[in-house]
Amino acid sequence: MDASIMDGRDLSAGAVSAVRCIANPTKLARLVMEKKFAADMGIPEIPVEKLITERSKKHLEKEKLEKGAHKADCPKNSGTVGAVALDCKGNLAYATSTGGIVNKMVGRVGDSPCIGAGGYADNNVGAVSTTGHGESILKVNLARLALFHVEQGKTVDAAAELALNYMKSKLKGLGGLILVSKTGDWVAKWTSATMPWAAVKNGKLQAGIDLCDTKTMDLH
Ligand SMILES: NC(=O)C[C@H](N)C(=O)O
Repeated sequence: MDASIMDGRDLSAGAVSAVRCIANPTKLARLVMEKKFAADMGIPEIPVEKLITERSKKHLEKEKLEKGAHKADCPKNSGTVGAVALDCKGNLAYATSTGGIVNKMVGRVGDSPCIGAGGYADNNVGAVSTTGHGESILKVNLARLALFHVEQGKTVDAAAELALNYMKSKLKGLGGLILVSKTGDWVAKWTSATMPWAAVKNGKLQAGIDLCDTKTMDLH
């Protein structure tokens, strides 16, 4: 598993890659950011079997039969989890963790532990977490690219679209991202088939899988 995390206050960051038997790789990435280490900090390890579901076993078998060892530009969702946050003091952060792509080469390190690709946070601009085809995300530095467009004055919606479309047109790479700007504007956008997402702002929860089926709930 791979994971990375970043604090927008001072751009401090931590990442781990190819870790095994870790239930919450984002916590481990945070300890790296804070220069502490897993064993000393009592990060729990779990048997590898606990991280393997029947569904993912079947998925892997199917991929092996259908595609051989290498799958191109649109990974099926393999448990990538991303979060971005803006607090009341204007601090921004992101975290991304993933099991990678299904049927990946042993030892492959994807985009998720790479700052700028799997995510980015800067209090002066915004925070982004990405998902999708890691090799493409790394080549275009997707998270930083989306924030670059925000810096250039684009809306969060336009910035996300420009960054994702660039990756698609240049590399045929598909994916998605969540972005929150320093002013609290947010967007969830994807070029892959679906991307389950949720957002909370001013006590209102919105969530969906496709844009057309967004659900809204009042948290008060
Ligand atoms: N579904 C994903 O987000 C996979 C991840 N970006 C990787 O390529 O490792």
